[in-house]
Amino acid sequence: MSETLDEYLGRWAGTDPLRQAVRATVTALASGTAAIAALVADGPLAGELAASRGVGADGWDDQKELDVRADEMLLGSLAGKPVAAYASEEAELPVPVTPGAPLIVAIDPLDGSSNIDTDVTIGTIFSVLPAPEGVDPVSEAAYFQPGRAQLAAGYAVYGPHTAFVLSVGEGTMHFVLDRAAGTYRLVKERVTIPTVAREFAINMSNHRHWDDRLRLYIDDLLQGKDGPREADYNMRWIASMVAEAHRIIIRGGIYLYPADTRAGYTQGRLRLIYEAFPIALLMEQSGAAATDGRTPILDLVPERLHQRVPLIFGSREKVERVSNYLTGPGEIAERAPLFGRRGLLTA
Ligand SMILES: O=P(O)(O)OC[C@H]1O[C@](O)(COP(=O)(O)O)[C@@H](O)[C@@H]1O
Ligand SMILES: [Mg+2]
Ligand SMILES: [Mg+2]
Repeated sequence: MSETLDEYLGRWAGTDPLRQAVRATVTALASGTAAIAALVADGPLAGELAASRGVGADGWDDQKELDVRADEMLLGSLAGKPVAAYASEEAELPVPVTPGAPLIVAIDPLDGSSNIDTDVTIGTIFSVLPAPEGVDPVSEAAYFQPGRAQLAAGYAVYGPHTAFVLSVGEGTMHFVLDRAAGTYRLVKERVTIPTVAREFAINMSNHRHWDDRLRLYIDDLLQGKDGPREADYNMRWIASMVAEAHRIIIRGGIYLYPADTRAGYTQGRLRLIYEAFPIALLMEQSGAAATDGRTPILDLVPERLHQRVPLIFGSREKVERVSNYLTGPGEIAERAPLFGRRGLLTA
């Protein structure tokens, strides 16, 4: 039998007190996700998990029963752990957990809420940060740290099996839930994201709302072998970012949720602190990349707890190519005149 998550982190932490705090926090969150996995697997037998509970913390997204229950379960899993504050997509402000503790946690308890009732993969995304010195840890300002300050980040995906992917800043590890034992087991110690993959994920229905340069990049992909990329691409859109991230962790590719002109989307859709930061750490620690189109996500410093950000992540050279399109002249200048401004969908 392969090593459990706790055994692995025990070996990593040794006698270092901060690492032991990270270990205790991550294993607690992992047990919370194992409980959510069981609930998700019961589906409608567990009640009306997709029933609406009103609007979420930023007064915009519909909040579902499972969003609320997952949030309660994860907060509950941290009781008595070395975590001073817990911030969630589901609550406007952070809440206290263990006063004086060295860590703070930010979480998207349930990513892909629109898929709950359709039995499509959903997940949980989390970020563990140090409690900053000289700032009230139970405040929004405690979370205004760059993504590189994260001590640990990861996600669970509730798919046909439940996977748990984690980085503590030394590579990315892939665990799978052993349901009989109720624990996660290591299946891959060093994830390396393939650099070559001909798959992209974007919500194509927003095509007309994008920036021209982004649209040009996608239109070039759509032209396949006949266009400037000279290769055919396949498209995926699960509408659970965490499931797209997992596919990219396993076999490469690129995910884009850009800003667009719709009201409420001018800064993108995904949240910086508890969606983009943790996924960006996992990408970089697997040899891939994550940007907002210009700046590496991990270099950004948040100004609001529920701040949104345009998010592009995946195989490094693909992410760099998008940045060239967006910031030009690079990629665009290099394109043969033949391909001018005639995308398939804009011809
Ligand atoms: O419905 P859209 O606009 O395609 O958005 C899908 C995106 O929204 C999200 O579901 C947002 O996350 P939540 O479900 O946590 O709100 C992403 O996971 C996903 O990629
Ligand atoms: Mg989400
Ligand atoms: Mg969510």
